[in-house]
Amino acid sequence: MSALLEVADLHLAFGGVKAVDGLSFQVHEAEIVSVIGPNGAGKTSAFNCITGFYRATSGAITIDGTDVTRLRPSAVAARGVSRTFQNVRLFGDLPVLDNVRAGTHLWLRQHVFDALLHTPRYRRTEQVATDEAHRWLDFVGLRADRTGPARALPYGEQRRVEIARALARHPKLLLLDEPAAGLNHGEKLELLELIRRIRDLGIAIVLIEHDMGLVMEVSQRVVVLNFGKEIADGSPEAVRRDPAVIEAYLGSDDEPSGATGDEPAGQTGDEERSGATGDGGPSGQTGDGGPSGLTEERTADA
Ligand SMILES: Nc1ncnc2c1ncn2[C@@H]1O[C@H](COP(=O)(O)OP(=O)(O)OP(=O)(O)O)[C@@H](O)[C@H]1O
Repeated sequence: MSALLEVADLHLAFGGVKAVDGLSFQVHEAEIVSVIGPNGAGKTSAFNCITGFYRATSGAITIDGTDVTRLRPSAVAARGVSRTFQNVRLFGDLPVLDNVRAGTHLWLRQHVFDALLHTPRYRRTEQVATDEAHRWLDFVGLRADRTGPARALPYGEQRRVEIARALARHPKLLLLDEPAAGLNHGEKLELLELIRRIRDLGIAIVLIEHDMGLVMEVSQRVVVLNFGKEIADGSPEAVRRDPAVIEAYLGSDDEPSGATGDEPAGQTGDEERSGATGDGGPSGQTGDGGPSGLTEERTADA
């Protein structure tokens, strides 16, 4: 089966800093692949290249066989790629529902003429957008009021809205950048289940995540970066026992001590770090992914 996403020998340099240094991996339809690595390993930079926010220095990115390496974010999105951000980016003053309705505009075409005259076609299209938004908010399990401003929602609910908006674009590929950051244990379990339900829709998912309990539980494959270089690509079990991965985590300041030698970094008993599953897998670093790092830009106007 040909790959949905193919990243081939991707390089991205900021002056002398090689943020991404020869990354290659593939993602197939309905596959869940995690990209992990210590802080500064190049994970978000790779996401930014794939989604057109950064222009790769060299290498190629293809979606369904189409080269998107030099495309702008809107053109990449139009080819079926949606993403969420490390720091939630919603239109904070807009109602929750409108934030998700905005996601439908990628495929639901409106004509200025119809909008100006409020034609029946315009009203029908608006209704489709509203129905879609409700559908996706139901899908992600939003409990909060949908009519109030997005910024009034608790953080965990804002994350759900962001995922709902990404899904409202009808993506083939969804990139989630640290979706578990700042969530409590119960919310992480719900996220785990949500990620699987998204995959069951046939959508491929690439996940950047520091919570190793979640990563090990949900991923079919794990790609590991360190200083921009890919040091492993394999099953969760293979990766957690890979000496290069263990070395990378042990050598970084990210991980708490407690690595035992057969895991990149062992659990410390800190419940917040134990991830969605608490399976004792390698520990997620908390750093800026922990609850305390979430507050800065809870709702930024995109
Ligand atoms: N816009 C930028 N300008 C200059 N350097 C950058 C920029 N973005 C990232 N970098 C550098 O590129 C490297 C990779 O950063 P990146 O944010 O991609 O890592 P990451 O693995 O996502 O880290 P984290 O887990 O902390 O989010 C780092 O050295 C970082 O300082």
